[in-house]
Amino acid sequence: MPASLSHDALPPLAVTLGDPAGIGPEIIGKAWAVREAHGLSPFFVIGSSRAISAVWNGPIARIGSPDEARAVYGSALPCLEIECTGEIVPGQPDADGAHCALHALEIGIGLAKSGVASALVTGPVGKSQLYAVGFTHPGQTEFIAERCGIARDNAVMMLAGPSLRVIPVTIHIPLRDVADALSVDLIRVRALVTARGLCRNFGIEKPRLVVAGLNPHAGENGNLGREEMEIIQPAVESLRAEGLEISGPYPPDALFHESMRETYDAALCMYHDQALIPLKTLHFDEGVNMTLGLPIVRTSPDHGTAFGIAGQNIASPGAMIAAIRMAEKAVRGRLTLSESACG
Ligand SMILES: NC(=O)C1=CN([C@@H]2O[C@H](COP(=O)(O)OP(=O)(O)OC[C@H]3O[C@@H](n4cnc5c(N)ncnc54)[C@H](O)[C@@H]3O)[C@@H](O)[C@H]2O)C=CC1
Ligand SMILES: NCC(=O)COP(=O)(O)O
Repeated sequence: MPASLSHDALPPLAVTLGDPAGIGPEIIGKAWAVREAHGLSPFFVIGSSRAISAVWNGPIARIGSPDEARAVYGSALPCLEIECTGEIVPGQPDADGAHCALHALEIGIGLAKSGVASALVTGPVGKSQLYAVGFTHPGQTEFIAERCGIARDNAVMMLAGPSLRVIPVTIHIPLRDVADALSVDLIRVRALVTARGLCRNFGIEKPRLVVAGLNPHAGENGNLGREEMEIIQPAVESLRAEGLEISGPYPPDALFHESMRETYDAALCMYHDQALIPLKTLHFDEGVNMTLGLPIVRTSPDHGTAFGIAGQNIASPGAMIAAIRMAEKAVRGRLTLSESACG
């Protein structure tokens, strides 16, 4: 946490616009419009004001630096301008927009690292648009980790909603590569970072973790796959021996029903959709993606760019509002902890 942050004068949160042709501009404008009803801490957007005014008719105030945000926040959406050169057409992403999204992300990371912004909330980006302009990271998570000097495996993606938190142990890789990517070490590091992250960001001192199996029925004693016996179980046992409150592997199909969810604080899942399907089914409009293991607080709405509805004024700001709220809460929570509180 940058030493400059204190409870008294929390700097504004930085919110990146994401792809200017996606729904980012609309949901950020809509989030600002309901800031009072939702008690949102001051934030500013980093991106093209042209993209926002194309889809949202509220007031925008261009600011020269984040410290101007608080003064205008009550009357207009503060915007740290990123000039996008090309035409911006909602629903029609292009290379210029991808460059703008990346530029905003880079600036947002820098501001959060320096403490000029109290946290980073990222708007949705189109991954294929980023890949097409030479982005070599799987997603924003790994890019932010690199910029913060954190090894990729130590930056843990967590998706969180009111009744469920999930961690995809493997993230953006093809399904056919998942089994080969799993290892005792990877599960161990994801679990350890998760436990510390739940303590630092949510104040859960002794988090209860569960681990899903990979195969149907968690492998059925090795008859339906051996990853549980050879990788997941040894990882869980070694973590338990070190004092972590963790159990599994559990059959994935029975891990997410209501009474089971009440028994844990987070579920480690073996691949992206094993984690994100239950989360988005339960909490699509309030789901937040938080990166654990970073020196900064970073959140994002759980959904993507939704190019198909961009510019139609029908996108819900719910997950963006939840992402802003969760970021602020985590910043305030971290400020109350001593450096050694979470191990
Ligand atoms: N945090 C991020 O930057 C994320 C980016 N993506 C990217 O977004 C792009 C599109 O991905 P999809 O799989 O289509 O997922 P998506 O989340 O953009 O859209 C899935 C469905 O949900 C709807 N939807 C999404 N957000 C909504 C909102 N706020 N209000 C109302 N409806 C909403 C869309 O219209 C669509 O029907 C991809 O390039 C993907 O890489 C996807 C997930 C997260
Ligand atoms: N499905 C979650 C997602 O795509 C978020 O990725 P990231 O860009 O935040 O790493």
